[in-house]
Amino acid sequence: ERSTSSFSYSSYHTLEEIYSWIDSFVTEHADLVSKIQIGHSFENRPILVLKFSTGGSERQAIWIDTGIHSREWITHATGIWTAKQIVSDYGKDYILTSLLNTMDIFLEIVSNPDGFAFTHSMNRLWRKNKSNQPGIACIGVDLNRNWRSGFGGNGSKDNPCSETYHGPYPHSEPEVSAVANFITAHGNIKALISIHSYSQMLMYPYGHSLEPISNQEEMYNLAKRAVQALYEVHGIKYLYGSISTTLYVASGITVDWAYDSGIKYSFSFELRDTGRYGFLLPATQIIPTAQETWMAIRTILKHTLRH
Ligand SMILES: NS(=O)(=O)N[C@@H](Cc1ccccc1)C(=O)O
Ligand SMILES: [Zn+2]
Repeated sequence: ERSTSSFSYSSYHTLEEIYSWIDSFVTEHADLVSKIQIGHSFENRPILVLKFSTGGSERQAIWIDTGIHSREWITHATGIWTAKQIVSDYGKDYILTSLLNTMDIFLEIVSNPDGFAFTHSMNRLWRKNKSNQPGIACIGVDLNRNWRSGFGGNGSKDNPCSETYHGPYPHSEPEVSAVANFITAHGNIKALISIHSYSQMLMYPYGHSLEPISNQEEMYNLAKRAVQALYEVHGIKYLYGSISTTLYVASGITVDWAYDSGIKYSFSFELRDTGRYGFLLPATQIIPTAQETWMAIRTILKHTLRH
C-alpha cells in the first residue's frame, strides 16, 4: 500500500495488506500517529499497536483492541476504519479534539496475527492463536481465556482441543503477555475496549462471576447511552449489561483482567450480526458497522474524558 487512498475500507484484507496499510497510514499522519511493536506472536509475527498522540509524556490513555479472535474479521475492518475516523475527527469533533489534547489512544488492530493469517490460508473459522505444546495434538489457546482474572474458571476449558482452551497458565501466550505487559508498564490506561463479534452486545465485567463490579450502576448507564448512540445511526439494536448476566460465564477474559488492574471503564463489544451471517458478515456491512460502533466508542471516550 503506497498510500491509504487506494485502500478499500469496505473490503476485508489479508494480514500483509493490513500491515502495509498501517505503514502508509502512519507515514501519512506522522504528526498524530506512530507505530509501536509491543512484542511478537508465537509464530514470530510482529504485534503492532497504533499510538494516537499530540505530545506530552505518560498521558492518561485509552486502549482499544480488535481481532483477538481471528475469525471475527468485522472487528479488524472496524479497527482500520476507526483509525481513519480518529485522525479525521481530530480538529473537527470537539470530543476527539479535547480528548487527544490531553490523552492518548492505543489501537491494536491485529491482536492475533497468527490466527488471522490462518483464517486466510487454511481455516476461515479459526478462533485461537497457533501456539502448540510438545506431545499435544491440538493447536491454539483462546486469547480471551488466558488472562490472570478468574483464570481456569467456569467458561474456559483445560482441554487443548477446546475452542475455549485457557492455556497452560495465565499470560502463557505471547499475544496476551505483550498486551498485559504494555498496559501494566504504561500504568495510566483509563479505559479499555476489546472488540469481538458477533451478537450485537456491549458488555462490561465480570465475565468470570455473577458478582457486580463496584461501579456497576455507572457502567450500566454508560452502556445504555452508548447503545442508544449506536442505534441512532442505522437502527441496529444491542443488548447491554455485565458479561456473565448478558451472555454467559467466561473466565480469564481481557476485560476482567483490565478491570481488576484498575481500568474502571473496561468494555467488550460483540459487533454485528445476530447470527444470520455470523462470522461471515458480508463486506457491504463493514462501513455501516464501523460507523455505528464509532458512535458507541465516542460515548465511552466522552465519559472517560470527564470522569
Ligand atoms: N466473540 S465470541 O464469539 O468468542 N464470544 C466471546 C464473548 C465474550 C466477549 C468478551 C468477554 C467475554 C466473553 C467469547 O470470548 O466467548
Ligand atoms: Zn470473540
